[in-house]
Amino acid sequence: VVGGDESSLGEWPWQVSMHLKLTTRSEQHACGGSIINKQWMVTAAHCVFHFNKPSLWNIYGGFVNLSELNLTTPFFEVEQIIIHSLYDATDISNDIALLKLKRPVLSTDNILPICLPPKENQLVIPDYCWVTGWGYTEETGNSSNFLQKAKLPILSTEQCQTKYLSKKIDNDVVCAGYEHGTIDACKGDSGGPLTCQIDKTWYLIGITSWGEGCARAGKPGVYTRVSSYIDWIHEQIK
Ligand SMILES: COC(=O)Nc1ccc2c(c1)CCCCCCC[C@H](NC(=O)/C=C/c1cc(Cl)ccc1-n1cnnn1)c1nc-2c(Cl)[nH]1
Repeated sequence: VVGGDESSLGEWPWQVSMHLKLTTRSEQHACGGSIINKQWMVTAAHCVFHFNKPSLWNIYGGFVNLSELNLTTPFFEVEQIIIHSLYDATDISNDIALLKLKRPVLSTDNILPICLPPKENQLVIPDYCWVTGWGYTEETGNSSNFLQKAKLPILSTEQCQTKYLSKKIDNDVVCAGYEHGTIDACKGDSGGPLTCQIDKTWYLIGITSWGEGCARAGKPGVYTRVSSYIDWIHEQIK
């Protein structure tokens, strides 16, 4: 996240870090994700498309400081990876995937699921929502050790289409960002949540997907609109 602030433990208890095992003894944060119930989490399809073997991933939750993780830190193992069958890497459409965890997650103060929104737009999305992640804090920077958070204005589909004239911006995505840029998701945040508080309840409204650069003026972040995939999600996690 560019232009964000440090989060405190328990502020975003659904946020997980997905570590990719590069060798038997080394792994690295690659993507964010969100816990949606005891056995399932949601992330971006592009995170797992080329790495779709469950044993490649270690999932860490319930922490904010990446540097405190070590090879003795407990993690969740992945049993199954379900990539949306219509995911298209060329236009990054249907950028959503579900990961089934091998064992149910024990909820603690720092590990709790995020609510899924109802299908289509039954919820009025507020003007501002929050993006969180351990991604780059500058476009050409590096990952943050501390989980970052940033509040971003939500754009209409029409507004967002005017910012990406060469792309197809439809109702399956939701865009967020200021006209002047400055604050945005960035490399390493993808797969993580865009969450909105509606009537005291937090909902997973978006999944961090793509953008043109990070925090550039007139180039908002593009997030998979979770409410467009609610039927698909419920079908998979039944
Ligand atoms: C310490 O460990 C690390 O630093 N790890 C580590 C750290 C970073 C990365 C990896 C590992 C590779 C993940 C590969 C799969 C994922 C590949 C794509 C992914 N994209 C994003 O996360 C966000 C995109 C994004 C999203 C919005 Cl909403 C707006 C602007 C965006 N950006 C536009 N330009 N940059 N961002 C990415 N993630 C990384 C890169 Cl490098 N690119």
